[in-house]
Amino acid sequence: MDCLPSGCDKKALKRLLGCYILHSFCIISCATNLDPMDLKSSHAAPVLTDPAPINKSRLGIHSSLLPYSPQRAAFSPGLLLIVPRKKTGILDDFRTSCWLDAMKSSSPPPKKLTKDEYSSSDADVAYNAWMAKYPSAIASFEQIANHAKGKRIALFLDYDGTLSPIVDNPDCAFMSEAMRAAVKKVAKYFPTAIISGRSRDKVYEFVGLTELYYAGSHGMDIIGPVRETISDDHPNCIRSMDEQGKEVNLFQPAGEFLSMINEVFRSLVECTKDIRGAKVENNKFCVSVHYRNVEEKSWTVVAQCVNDVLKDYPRLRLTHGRKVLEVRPVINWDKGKAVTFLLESLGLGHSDDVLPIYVGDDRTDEDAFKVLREGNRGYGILVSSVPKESSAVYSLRDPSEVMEFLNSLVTLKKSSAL
Ligand SMILES: O=P(O)(O)OC[C@H]1O[C@H](O[C@H]2O[C@H](CO)[C@@H](O)[C@H](O)[C@H]2O)[C@H](O)[C@@H](O)[C@@H]1O
Repeated sequence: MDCLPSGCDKKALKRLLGCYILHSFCIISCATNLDPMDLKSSHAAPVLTDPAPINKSRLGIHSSLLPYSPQRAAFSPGLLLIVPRKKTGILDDFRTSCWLDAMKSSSPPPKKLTKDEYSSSDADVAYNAWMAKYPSAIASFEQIANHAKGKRIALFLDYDGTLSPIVDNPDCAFMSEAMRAAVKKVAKYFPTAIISGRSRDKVYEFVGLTELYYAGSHGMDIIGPVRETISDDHPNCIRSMDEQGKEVNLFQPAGEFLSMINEVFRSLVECTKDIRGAKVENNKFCVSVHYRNVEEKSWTVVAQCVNDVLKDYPRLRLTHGRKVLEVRPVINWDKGKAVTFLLESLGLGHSDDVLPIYVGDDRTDEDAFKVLREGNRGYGILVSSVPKESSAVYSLRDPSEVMEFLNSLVTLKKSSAL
């Protein structure tokens, strides 16, 4: 900096350099199909998503180029994510515009095309091309059934957008009776768990089936069957009782964040109270800030509010869902880890004769798809009516196809072909 020509504004230059680095990150992120927010967030507090070191090595950026300040573990050390962060405040404009891009692309447009419109539209051509990469789990059912022969299927289902259609009011995301019946039937034959971003209580309220296992708060609040060995690996897994008085294992890896999350929830409610349409939802170990009903011109205000609140909480990070900003603890735990935990709890963790199937529609479900794909263990099925890059193997268009798929599994089991 000292060799700058006289008269050159050092602060402005520094700001420009910061923006340049972030801009490069965004460009690379588009090329690698990662969320620009995830990348930018790996060095600008307080927005964080995936573990930063993975992103950095993927981008080929030497760690010494990025501000880095490991936090001290105040809880299960194995679950701590390292948080690279820097509180400069000089990147806010750029950050907000990056947030906006992610916010805009976070959910497919609400317009529903009729079947006729679809078949003649470009969207249909694009969707069909995409289906070559992610074939329909219904059209490929025979293949799935063949692969499942002699294996025990374990089923993992996301809630919003998978079992219930996406609606404007998150409190009204009810599943249909037909879907409830399908889930109930499938759970009779295969161990079945719901893994949701909602609080566990809320998702249980929506689903209302006692025969399932439930993981709320993106897997940070799990009730699973009692199993002695699981608590050896997971010290904060405790024996508890469920609503029916049945003994269960309760696992809450983010337990100590409870009061922090409540505090942040209150601050977010306060700071968004004048933004028409904004809604803040307390999901126990995470908070959702919904902007689906906010006029697009005010999305920056929502982003700014969340950004302002999170500045004081370096141990919280932000991820993007469908028209929702999700605030959650910086711990190394996600829906993928929850699937592994549940499989172990069910005694299905290390067997070759188990076929886990995970059905989900959101970015947070990708962690589970990855776990299944990388371990070559089972199938991720992405629910989407628009083409999306994914680690899933198969696809389904919408919740009604999810229901058809579940019913097919039941028919298959009843025919004793498994
Ligand atoms: O993991 P999930 O079960 O898919 O939960 C993810 C979020 O789902 C909910 O929000 C989404 O669905 C709402 C109702 O259809 C919709 O209004 C919203 O725009 C979507 O983002 C839920 O409200 C969030 O708390 C969950 O984190």
